[in-house]
Amino acid sequence: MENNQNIKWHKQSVTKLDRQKANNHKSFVIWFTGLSGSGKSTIANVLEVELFKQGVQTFCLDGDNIRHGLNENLGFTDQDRKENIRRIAEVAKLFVNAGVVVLVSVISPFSEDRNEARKLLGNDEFFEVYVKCPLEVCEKRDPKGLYKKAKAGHIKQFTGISQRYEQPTNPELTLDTSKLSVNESVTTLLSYLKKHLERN
Ligand SMILES: Nc1ncnc2c1ncn2[C@@H]1O[C@H](COP(=O)(O)OS(=O)(=O)O)[C@@H](OP(=O)(O)O)[C@H]1O
Ligand SMILES: Nc1ncnc2c1ncn2[C@@H]1O[C@H](COP(=O)(O)OP(=O)(O)O)[C@@H](O)[C@H]1O
Repeated sequence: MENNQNIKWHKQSVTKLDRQKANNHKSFVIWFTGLSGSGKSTIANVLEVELFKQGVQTFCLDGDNIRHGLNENLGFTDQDRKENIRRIAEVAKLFVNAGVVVLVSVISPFSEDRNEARKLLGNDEFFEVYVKCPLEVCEKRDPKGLYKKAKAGHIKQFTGISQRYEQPTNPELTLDTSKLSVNESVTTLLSYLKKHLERN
């Protein structure tokens, strides 16, 4: 793009490593993907409380919340979901550069978009967590009444009902929330993250 030719990257004196050193832990993204109602936000929220208690600098980027502001102009077509994920990945990267552990909870139904996010962050700073839950269980939970509306035809392109969800093939972690309690999922995550938080 013509504009990009006139834009120069400014190197900043305080680096990501400086910030990680000050925080005494590494920074990275934990990317929760799964169907609506699978438990992404619930688990991310409890995990954040536990990390916060340990003195870890954290921030949650939740799809629903970000669609109230930064992404309020996006809907649920394939193209809009792609742009939603692209922006969230870019924001997550800024937080990682700021030394923060970022908990992203977004359906992110398409493998290609999740892989783009992974590429942007790099394998050392992107941990994909598949919050697995059978559609029937999500429908039964239906915490926001959205499945009921979608099945009645009132919401178009609803993930799992009228739009596809592509399961992750190689996630760092899979949490089956039809089998694990919220606390069990959080304990699994905390033990996985322990070594990743440590600075060399
Ligand atoms: N058509 C359709 N499909 C799926 N979800 C829908 C839809 N319309 C609204 N909602 C609500 O929006 C939340 C999903 O937003 P995301 O940003 O996570 O979606 S995506 O990653 O771009 O696919 C999702 O939040 P969660 O239930 O927390 O997953 C829903 O509350
Ligand atoms: N084992 C479990 N793990 C996570 N959530 C559970 C579990 N059992 C029941 N739930 C409930 O399922 C719902 C999941 O909703 P939410 O966290 O908003 O999902 P998502 O963010 O994936 O849409 C919540 O009401 C939560 O209390």
